[in-house]
Amino acid sequence: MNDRPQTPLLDQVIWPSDLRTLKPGQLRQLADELRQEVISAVGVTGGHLGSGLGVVELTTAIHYVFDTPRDKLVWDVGHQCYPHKILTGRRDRIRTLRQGGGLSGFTKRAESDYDPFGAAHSSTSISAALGFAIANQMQDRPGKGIAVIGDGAMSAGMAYEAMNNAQAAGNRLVVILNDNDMSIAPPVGGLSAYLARLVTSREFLGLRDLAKKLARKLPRPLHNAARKTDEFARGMAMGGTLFEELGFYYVGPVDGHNLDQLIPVLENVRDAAEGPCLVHVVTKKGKGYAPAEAADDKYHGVQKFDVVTGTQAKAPPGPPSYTNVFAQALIAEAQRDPKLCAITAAMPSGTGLDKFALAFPDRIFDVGIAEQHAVTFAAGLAAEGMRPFCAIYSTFLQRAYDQVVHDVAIQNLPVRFAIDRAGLVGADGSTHAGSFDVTYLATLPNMVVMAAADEAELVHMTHTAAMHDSGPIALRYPRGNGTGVAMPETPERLEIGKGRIMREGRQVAILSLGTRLEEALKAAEVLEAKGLSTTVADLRFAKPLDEAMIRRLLATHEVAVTIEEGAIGGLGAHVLTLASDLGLTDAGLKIRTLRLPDIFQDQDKPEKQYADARLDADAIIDTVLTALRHNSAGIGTEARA
Ligand SMILES: Cc1ncc(C[n+]2csc(CCOP(=O)(O)OP(=O)(O)O)c2C)c(N)n1
Ligand SMILES: CC(=O)[C@@H](O)[C@H](O)COP(=O)(O)O
Ligand SMILES: [Mg+2]
Repeated sequence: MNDRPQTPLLDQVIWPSDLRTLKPGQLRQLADELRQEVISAVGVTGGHLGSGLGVVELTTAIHYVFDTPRDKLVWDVGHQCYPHKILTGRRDRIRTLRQGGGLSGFTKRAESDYDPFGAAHSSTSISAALGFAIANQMQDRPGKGIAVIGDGAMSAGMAYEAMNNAQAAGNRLVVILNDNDMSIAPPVGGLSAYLARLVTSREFLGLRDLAKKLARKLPRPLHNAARKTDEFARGMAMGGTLFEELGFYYVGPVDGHNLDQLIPVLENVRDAAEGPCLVHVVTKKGKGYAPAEAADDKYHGVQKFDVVTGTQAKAPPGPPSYTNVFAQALIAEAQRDPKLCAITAAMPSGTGLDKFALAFPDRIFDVGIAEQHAVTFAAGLAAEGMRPFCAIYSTFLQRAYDQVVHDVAIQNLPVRFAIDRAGLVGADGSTHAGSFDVTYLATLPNMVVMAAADEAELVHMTHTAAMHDSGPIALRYPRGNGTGVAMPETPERLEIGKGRIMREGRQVAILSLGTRLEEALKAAEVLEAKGLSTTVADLRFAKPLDEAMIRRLLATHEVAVTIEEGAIGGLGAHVLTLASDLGLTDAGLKIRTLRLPDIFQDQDKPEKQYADARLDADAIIDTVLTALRHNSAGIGTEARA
């Protein structure tokens, strides 16, 4: 059991207004206590730790200097917001982070006025802060927009789209670039190298430099060619050019753990007459907690842990995770096929591609947080005869939808989409739930969409995708561990659009897609015990559907229930459409579709989330019995009684 830290000063700070009554000399102690409180809380809950530890001083300084919540503070991704939550009236609930009914692990508008904008997907903060700034300007109200964005998030195009458009905000927009030289993995690419050069090419901005810099009074008009040339030359030597060329006044680099520097820098930026400003703050991910600082991933995301040793709770032994099964299957495919390559958008460990990278360092591409680019890059590779696997979480692929449609599907290019975290994901909540991929992919011409029911199926589907050269294909699988089925010695190439019958009955047909199959089989046992002869089919493909099998099952069973880990518009909608196209619904066929409810479900344990969503065996049984009770034959009524 972790002891709670002694925090006498932090105990006096419930809101930022309390913080602002402190003397600058007290802020160091406050930050130290805040850091201990974050460590203690995450020790109990698990969650995102390293990023929050790195912004303890920055969080303290921002709330001390700016007039939050009137000034709108937007944290990019929001995974670093635990210190912010503690300082903004939520300390009493901080040990409920990411638990069912507790605080979200990200910023959330419904939770607090101090969270003006919800986040969890990266690189949205500058656009949102700009929106706040301009809205206040247009309504003649006070209030700045402050975006805090990490160096990893800076790799995404959205950040530049926003900066490109930021001039209109004047001094109402402040961008704080929190540069810890880390994404989840070490950052990649030219931009990251550029930031590193900025940091190493000069000393941290001291107070004298700051005074000099601000005395020059903020950005020159971009049309002043002579100044631009001069600025460019200066920028090459001293840094700042890229941001200044985009119209920002670059201030930095600043030591993000030194409150004596942070506070005056932010005060000056706050009071600057012109803008927008970009403050380049250098921090350490995991700062102040030795086990985090020493870890390769800087404790980006952790299980519950022992605060003294930093040792994280281990998952009980069990079947391998779907992610690992996919990674091993892909490595096996790549051994066979030299044209196979893999792409990740800043998630090498989350997608298992870190293992692929060890085996095939020349055939893996980490493109940074850039899902749109990842998809179109894969399309280019495929067009030139390579066999790319684009491994992206379901929720993050949403960002690249037009690339999937326009660059891949319309051109019928054989890009393989390995869609991890499909279905509900637990503690990350609604922002990370993989609810929509079947809906948004199975609607596209040319696209093949598979969902693995267990880890052996995932091996077959990886092989099937690798062999599928005639167009785009997606395979989806959930977060977490497999079911423990026997693993195949050699993968099988599945026939596209063919499902499998798991058990054959006569009255009830359960048509399952994905890992709800286990619940479908449990439900079938119970129904069978109630005298209802039950078929269970694993459809394997949401597109193309196994029309022959579905037609047969619908025509020969009294009630059919579809079940899937996805939102409306997925398997159920496609089966219903098929049934109506075939005229089967005219004859009074009973079809019920079990799918995710039309709400954004908050974080909880995945089993609880699925039970709440009515996607478990009990819900299947209930659905079948209710459908049969309405049957004029009254079979269900008897069965229930
Ligand atoms: C669109 C999108 N892609 C991927 C992710 C997963 N992700 C969350 S945090 C993170 C790293 C962010 O790095 P950085 O912005 O530097 O913040 P740090 O963790 O270093 O504080 C990634 C890749 C995400 N949240 N959103
Ligand atoms: C903040 C973020 O987007 C990631 O850190 C995410 O929380 C990782 O999720 P997994 O734990 O499922 O990899
Ligand atoms: Mg970073």
